[in-house]
Amino acid sequence: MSSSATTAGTIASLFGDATLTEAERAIAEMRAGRPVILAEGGRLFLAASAEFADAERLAALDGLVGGALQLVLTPARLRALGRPEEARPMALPVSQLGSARVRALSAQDLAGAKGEGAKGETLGAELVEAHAAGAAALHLATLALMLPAVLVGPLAPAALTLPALTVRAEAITRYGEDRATRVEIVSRAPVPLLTARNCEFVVFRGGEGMREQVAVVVGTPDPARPVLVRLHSACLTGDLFGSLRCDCGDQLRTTVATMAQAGGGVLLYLDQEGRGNGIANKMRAYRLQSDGLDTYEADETLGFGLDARRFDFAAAMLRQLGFEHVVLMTNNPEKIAALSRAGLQVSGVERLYGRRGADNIRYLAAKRDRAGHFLDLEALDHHAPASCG
Ligand SMILES: Nc1nc2c(ncn2[C@@H]2O[C@H](COP(=O)(O)OP(=O)(O)OP(=O)(O)O)[C@@H](O)[C@H]2O)c(=O)[nH]1
Ligand SMILES: [Zn+2]
Repeated sequence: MSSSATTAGTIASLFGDATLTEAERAIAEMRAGRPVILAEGGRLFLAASAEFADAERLAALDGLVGGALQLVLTPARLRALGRPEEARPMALPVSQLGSARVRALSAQDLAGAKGEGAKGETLGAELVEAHAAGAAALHLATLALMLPAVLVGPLAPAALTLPALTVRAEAITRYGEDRATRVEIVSRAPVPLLTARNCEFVVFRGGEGMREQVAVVVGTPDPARPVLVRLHSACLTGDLFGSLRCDCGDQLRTTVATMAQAGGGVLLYLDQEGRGNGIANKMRAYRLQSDGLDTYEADETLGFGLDARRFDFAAAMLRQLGFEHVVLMTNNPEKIAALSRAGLQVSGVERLYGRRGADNIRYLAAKRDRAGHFLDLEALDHHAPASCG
């Protein structure tokens, strides 16, 4: 085809929405450890994940900014560091910190037993207002599944020729909303399971981070009636290895068996490891839990909020499969609310219990007490499956 035939329309069909493209490229850059240029309020800022902050990189970044290079932290992280009064992201001048402190303050170096280095860390410098792009840079880091701790500074004029991607802060802030419900089916096939021979795996691509999300259609659910549905966030440790720290493996297996017995259901296996924070951050949180924190305290100590997950793309998956009317298998009130907000009809909820034991009792109690999960811990003893978790 000649170049004259290339219209704006054909280009758009190849590159899609410019705002999404910008954000997705920036997520990939941040994940790879490369700094990006954030445009905010008519100004340009250099931003990088603090996870890569060794002395050499800090010096290199410092040479490219035309003002103070800052370590920007979330209110949750600042609370863990003894500054509960901050409601917005705040910053520390890197020039007063050095790489070891940057690593400690950004929660990469969590000292061993009892959480030293997590709580009671002294800041080592005065907190200052974060640069205008600070909040967007933090959001970008979490979209990239990195720790929520970033290095930000105004771009020096001489650094304009850097081989860095430029992205509008607004593209990052809007990304979740823009991407949320854009999912499409890429492949599907029957996969017989031990407890449910008649299953079809339907793979979707899209949503936040353009990940692959799997719907397992168990049996032959009837879209004309309320269909049993489970939104299951991935838990590598629990689902696959039978970790005793949580109840996920039991919940997953009970779901499939229950749906098979009921004649049909739809299990959405969602790529949301670590409540959306990623497996690396979940292991950081587990390390803190070994040192005595509960599941939410650990996430907050790392700088995260209570729960990063969104479920609107799950509603879009169900719709594409033709299911609008569901009975949800969950103890999590937010999953029910999210599907209802997305316009699905949730006409019933079935509680889903896994085993309770010494290793997960604190986790379950924290979900009940901090996130309002419907968990009757006494009842768990009666409902827990007898084998493999
Ligand atoms: N960040 C973080 N994630 C965790 C921790 N422990 C378990 N998870 C994750 O928590 C999520 C649990 O997912 P689900 O079982 O679908 O959801 P739920 O919110 O417990 O709700 P229901 O099981 O539906 O009642 C998974 O993504 C796990 O990987 C932890 O200590 N920190
Ligand atoms: Zn789990």
